[in-house]
Amino acid sequence: MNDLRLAGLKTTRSTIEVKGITIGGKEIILMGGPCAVESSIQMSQSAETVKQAGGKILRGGVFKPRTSPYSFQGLGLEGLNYLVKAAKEQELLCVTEVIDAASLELVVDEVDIIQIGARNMQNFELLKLVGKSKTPIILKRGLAATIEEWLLAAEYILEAGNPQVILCERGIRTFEPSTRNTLDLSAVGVAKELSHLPVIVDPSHAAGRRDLIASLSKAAIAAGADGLLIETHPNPAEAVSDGPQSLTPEQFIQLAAELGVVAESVKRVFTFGGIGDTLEVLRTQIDRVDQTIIKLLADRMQIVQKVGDQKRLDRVKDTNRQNEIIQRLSNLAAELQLPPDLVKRLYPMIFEFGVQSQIKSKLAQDQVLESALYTLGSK
Ligand SMILES: O=C(O)C(=O)C[C@]1(C(=O)O)C=C[C@@H](O)C=C1
Repeated sequence: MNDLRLAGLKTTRSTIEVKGITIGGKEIILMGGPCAVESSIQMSQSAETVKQAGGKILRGGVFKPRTSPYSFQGLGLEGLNYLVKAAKEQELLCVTEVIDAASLELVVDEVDIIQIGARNMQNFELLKLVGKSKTPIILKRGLAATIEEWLLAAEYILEAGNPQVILCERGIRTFEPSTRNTLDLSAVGVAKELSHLPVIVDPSHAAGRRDLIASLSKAAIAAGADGLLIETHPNPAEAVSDGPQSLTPEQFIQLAAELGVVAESVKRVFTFGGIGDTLEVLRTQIDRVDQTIIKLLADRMQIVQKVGDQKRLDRVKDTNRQNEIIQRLSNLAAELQLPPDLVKRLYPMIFEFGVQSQIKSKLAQDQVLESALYTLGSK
């Protein structure tokens, strides 16, 4: 792909910095909100949900390119005001889609990120126009666009002078009718192999049904996505568009509560819970940390068992090694503002269980050996 002069892979990956938020860094950025802005109260409630979940960016369409001319076309400027106001109330950033020069002019100074929708991915004049703005652009992959076409569309924006492009995989049209589109998760990896631009995933438009959103979101993070764009509505049953694929506020918050562990598993970070450090939110965070502690202790114990296999039964306990570990970890604890005494009291217990399990396993091995010898002797 010789023509990816600006979008092609560079030695370093690009990050997009918007008002203190980094897209494409270690942190997974959650964006959420309704498909279409419908009212002030709907947007305030959506913003509250996004914030409670730990989301950073509020979405909401005010100019809607709809498949049917008879479908709701968006509230325009009135909707834009609701979106901007709701985002401000919760200290979120906001993103909306533009469809032409007129809508771009209306939103460009109001929102933090501009979206180019799937249907406009190859609207080259529009790409050149947003390329002249200084606002970051989310560029959705076209319904039937190859990854190369998608990256070349990004190239148009970059070439016009705007370096801040975020690619968004949102499902492509296949022969499969069970979902609205087919989420192409391999596109995340391929796009990242070919380009330095951040890649986010919109599972809502891909699936078209809310029951798949949680698993697809987690899979997207595992596949390397830098962020998620997920639809949520205060009352999906009454949404004017995309109700079936919108999560309820509770589902959105629940999903966000589960994203941290997935992010951690691929060496990324997602922090659940923005405001309202309620007892419930804080306890969910503690539960997650505790789960990690126990899993790590189980990993440690397995290694200790292997070490035990290499030692003689009378050499299992190694006080020098224990003291060395305690000293090193006490220093680390002090650096991390944890009382070193915690290490000094906790670790002897951890060692004790390790030593016991090593002894147990050695005795069990001896017994197996003894009975094998006995059987041999009795033959
Ligand atoms: O390093 C070893 O020799 C181990 O068996 C591991 C370990 C530990 O838990 O870290 C366990 C028992 C020893 O007393 C010292 C350390």
